[in-house]
This record gives sequence, C-alpha cells and structure tokens, in this order.
Amino acid sequence: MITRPKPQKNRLRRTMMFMNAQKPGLIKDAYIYGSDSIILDLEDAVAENQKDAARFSLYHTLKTIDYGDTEVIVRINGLDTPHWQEDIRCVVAGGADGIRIAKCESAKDVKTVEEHALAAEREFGVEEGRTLIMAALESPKGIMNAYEIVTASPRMFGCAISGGDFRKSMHVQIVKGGIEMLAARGQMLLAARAAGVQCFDTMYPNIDDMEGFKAEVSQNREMGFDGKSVVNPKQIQFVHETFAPTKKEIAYAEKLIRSFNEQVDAGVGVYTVDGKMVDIPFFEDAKRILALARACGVYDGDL
Ligand SMILES: CC(C)(COP(=O)(O)OP(=O)(O)OC[C@H]1O[C@@H](n2cnc3c(N)ncnc32)[C@H](O)[C@@H]1OP(=O)(O)O)[C@@H](O)C(=O)NCCC(=O)NCCSC(=O)C[C@@](O)(CC(=O)O)C(=O)O
Ligand SMILES: [Mg+2]
Repeated sequence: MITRPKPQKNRLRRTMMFMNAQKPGLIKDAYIYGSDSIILDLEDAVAENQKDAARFSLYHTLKTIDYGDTEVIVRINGLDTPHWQEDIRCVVAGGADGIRIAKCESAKDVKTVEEHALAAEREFGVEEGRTLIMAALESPKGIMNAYEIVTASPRMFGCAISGGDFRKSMHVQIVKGGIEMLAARGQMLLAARAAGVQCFDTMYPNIDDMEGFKAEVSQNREMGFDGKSVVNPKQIQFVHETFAPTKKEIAYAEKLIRSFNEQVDAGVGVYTVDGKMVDIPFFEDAKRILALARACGVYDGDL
C-alpha cells in the first residue's frame, strides 16, 4: 500500500498533466515523464457509462502506484452531476494529494467540496485538512467569481483556466496570439495573485502543433502564470525550460542582490545595476527569481 507524503500548497507546478483515470496504459508509469503534477481525470476524459469503472481504477492506482515526488491531483466531476460525492470519497480514501474542481463557478462550490473532503477524511481516518483543492475556471461566471473562489478555503492552492469549455462558452476558437482569452487570463491572474495562490494556464489541445504550443507557453510566462495544464508528455520539456529563469536572469538577480546588500549597508535605497534602476521591489523580485531557479534545478548558488 502506498502512503504519500503530506501535500504542499506551494510546491513547484510548472506542468500538470491530464490522463484518463481509467486507462492503465497512461497511468501506470506517468511519473517517468517528469511533469510536476499529474491529474487523474474522472471527468470529461471518462465516458458517462464508465464513471464507476474509472473510480475503481483510480482507487487501485492511488493505492498501488508509487508516483514519488510527482504530485497526484484528481479531477472530479462537476457539482451538477451525480458523480462528484463518490469521486471525493474515492480521492480521499485513496490518499491523493488534491482535488481539481471541474467547472467551478462560486465560493459555494469550493465550500461544498471542502465539506465533503472533510467528511471523507473523518470517514477514512485521513488527517483533517490534508486534501488540497484547486479550482478549474471554465466559464465566464467562473472567471467573474475568480477572487471569491480562490479565497473560499484554506485548502485552496491555485486555479486554472480551462480553454476548451471557456472558448465554447464565449463562442470563440483558439486564436494565434491568444486575444480570445486575454481578458479572462488576466482577470484570473489578478485574482490568484491578490489571494496569494498559484495560477495555471489551460492545456493546448493541438498536440502536433508544437509551434503554436510554444508561442502559447511563452506568452503564459510573460503574463506571469506559474504553470500550465498539459495533455501529452511531449509538451512537458518546453514548459519546464520556459518557466525556469534563464542564465542571464539568474546572473542579474545575483548581481542585484549582492550589490543591494552593500548599498543598503551604505545607506543607499535606489541606484542602478547594469544601467537599470533598482530599489526594494527589484531586490525582492530577484530573490523570487533565485528561489524559482533553485526549485527548477538550474541554480545552486549561495544566495
Ligand atoms: C491525446 C492523447 C489521446 C494522444 O495519445 P497518443 O497515444 O496518440 O499520444 P502519443 O504521443 O503517441 O503517446 C506517446 C506515449 O505517451 C503516453 N501518453 C500520451 N499521453 C499521455 C498522458 N496524458 N499521460 C500519460 N501518458 C501519456 C502514451 O501512452 C504513449 O506511451 P507508450 O505507448 O508507452 O509509448 C493522449 O495524449 C491523452 O490521452 N492525453 C490526455 C487527454 C485527456 O485526459 N483529456 C482530458 C483533459 S483536458 C479537458 O478535459 C479539457 C479541459 O477541461 C481542460 C482543463 O480543464 O484545463 C478544458 O475545458 O479545456
Ligand atoms: Mg473542461
């Protein structure tokens, strides 16, 4: 029987890879691809008449496969279906790290899932509060309510926009440059940062279009996302490379931090590094960059 370590709210989540919880060929060794998280899906990847079978498969997967450091999240069915309550019992009994609420639209949705997770933790003797929650925002209503959603529970670690359902609701298709989701992505990012939780972009469904995928990932990083949902192992490496600070960013951050400490000791608050003005927020951001670089395995310096 597998017992997983205590889930961490603030861990690295550059990639969260979806897979059908019922497909042994996908789930048996999913950790080998190196995504930071896997999402075992009980929702749209599973046909309606296979929901019980998928749950059965999920439970045995959670109990028998050692995913090691790879985080294990389960996407439960929407709260407007007859499946979600049993999904939550199965997630908690199996000892998954967290729940992804599909099509989350309100703080009430989050609180409902939280209540049922707590009841399941009591039922199965799992530490209370252990099971984390994230919200998938898949509709205009979900985006409009993003802040109340991400602040609804202490278990909440982040939110993700879901392009398939969201574009359907907005009557748009994927557009090169992402203008069709720009406002929604921005609104969700603001809500997540205001709440201090992580924020993830949607999956890119055209798995053979690596050029379009790379353009989207690059934009995700420029916008400030923490990571991205992915649907195929070949999408992982580029996301990890893109979200890791570059050598140039690391070198500049080190230089900034070292010089800032000296300047502060000398009573200086604002000055320039390589021709760029810096003061306290630049110093704090440089520390964030080095911490991210360390977590990504591209920095082992002493700062
Ligand atoms: C697309 C395809 C069928 C292609 O299969 P293919 O076999 O042609 O792929 P290949 O590249 O040939 O695979 C090479 C090797 O990798 C293995 N392999 C492939 N994919 C793997 C994987 N995901 N996990 C582990 N292993 C994997 C494979 O088994 C093989 O292993 P091996 O045979 O040993 O060589 C497959 O990828 C897949 O099923 N993806 C996940 C799809 C899914 O779950 N969708 C639902 C969630 S999204 C949604 O619902 C929308 C959303 O809700 C999203 C939101 O909320 O954000 C919204 O609204 O937007
Ligand atoms: Mg969806």
